[in-house]
Amino acid sequence: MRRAIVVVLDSFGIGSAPDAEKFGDQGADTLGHIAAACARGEANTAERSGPLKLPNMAALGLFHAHRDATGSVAEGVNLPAPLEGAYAHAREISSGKDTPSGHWEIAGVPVRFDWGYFLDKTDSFPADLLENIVREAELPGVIGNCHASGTEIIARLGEEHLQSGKPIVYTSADSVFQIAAHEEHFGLERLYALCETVRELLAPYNIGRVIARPFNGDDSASFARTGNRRDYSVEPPSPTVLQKLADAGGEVVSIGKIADIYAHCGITHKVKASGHDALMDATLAEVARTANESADRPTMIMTNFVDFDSVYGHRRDVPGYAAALEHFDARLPELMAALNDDDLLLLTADHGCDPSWEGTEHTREYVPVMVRGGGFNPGPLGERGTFADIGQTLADFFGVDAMQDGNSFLPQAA
Ligand SMILES: O=P(O)(O)O[C@H]1O[C@H](CO)[C@@H](O)[C@H]1O
Ligand SMILES: [Mn+2]
Ligand SMILES: [Mn+2]
Repeated sequence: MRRAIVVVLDSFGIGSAPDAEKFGDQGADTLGHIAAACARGEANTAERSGPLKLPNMAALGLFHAHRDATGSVAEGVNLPAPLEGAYAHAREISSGKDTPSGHWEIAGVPVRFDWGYFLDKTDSFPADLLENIVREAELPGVIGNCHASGTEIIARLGEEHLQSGKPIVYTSADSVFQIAAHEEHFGLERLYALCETVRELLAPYNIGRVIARPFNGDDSASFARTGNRRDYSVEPPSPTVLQKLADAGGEVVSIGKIADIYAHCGITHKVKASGHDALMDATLAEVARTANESADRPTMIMTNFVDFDSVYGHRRDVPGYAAALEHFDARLPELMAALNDDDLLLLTADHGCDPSWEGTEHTREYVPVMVRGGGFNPGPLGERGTFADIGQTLADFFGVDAMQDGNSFLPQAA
């Protein structure tokens, strides 16, 4: 059985992309700026201190890939030798720097069309759209209607939401319509139903995602988002490598928000988990389960580690991001130990979100590609011109029809 484990470290960029200027992101470097802050003693907390310690990803070529993407070795880092993984830096050709674009391109389907965006910072949504939502969902109204950071807006408007019963609607530089509502007062199922209604009403606007952002707590000091976030994505424009593998009878396992991001297309088994430890535990459990139950089926397990992005990147929390990386890295040996030599382990990211950058948005960056097992020898795989090289490599590995985009970097003899 051929088996690939694809791990997406959400927002783990390794240096600004050649087209970063277009996004106002020239100079952004998620990994480099975290490493620099750590090396300078600016990311010391009760949880962590000193230079950034990622020995396991370093051995897979993380810092080599970062050096190749930026032209210099990250501050406070010694490049390890010998390496245990094959590595590359990959650039994105999709028009946006959002999560679905990044993931779909990883799966071999770049997004060449332009998403719709709500560009106005205030009064962001068209009045007739909001009127239709209020009428269809029988709401007392909506509040927010602006660009916002999701934690800031529940602190600012959460109490008004509780008093009025009006959900909070907001957007960002991404193609999103986000809805925050209190899990108990408004109701979680009611929030999900509202998101489905909005998804339908957004059909003319070409918006990538509606996102349910449930929170709990009693007042603005205690409001906190829960793990019950749900994304309602449109479907990828053509079959991804996940769909090709599922159509060929393979097992495609989604862990975390993967299924939501691919609009549930090409997924044969879904596991929900919230928080990085739970996501790693679920990944280990699926590695064990598929070794037994799916031993005769080609299998792909794909996990998204979202907290890098939503808890640390967007919140511009450098020490928090550093600690989360170190924690992930410390658990990586558990995953590697659970795999056979034939299993292909691939680590990558979907975009950047430099926690030292201005604003709260994603950053247009190269992402790392780190590969171990599956016939790969340690060493460089060179610059990859599109994330779709990953999808093409997976298609090659599984022997399904080639993708339209991307060049496989699977070793010839593998
Ligand atoms: O500020 P929060 O609610 O975390 O929102 C962020 O998460 C969204 C989806 O990734 C992005 O569009 C960004 O705005
Ligand atoms: Mn993302
Ligand atoms: Mn994000």
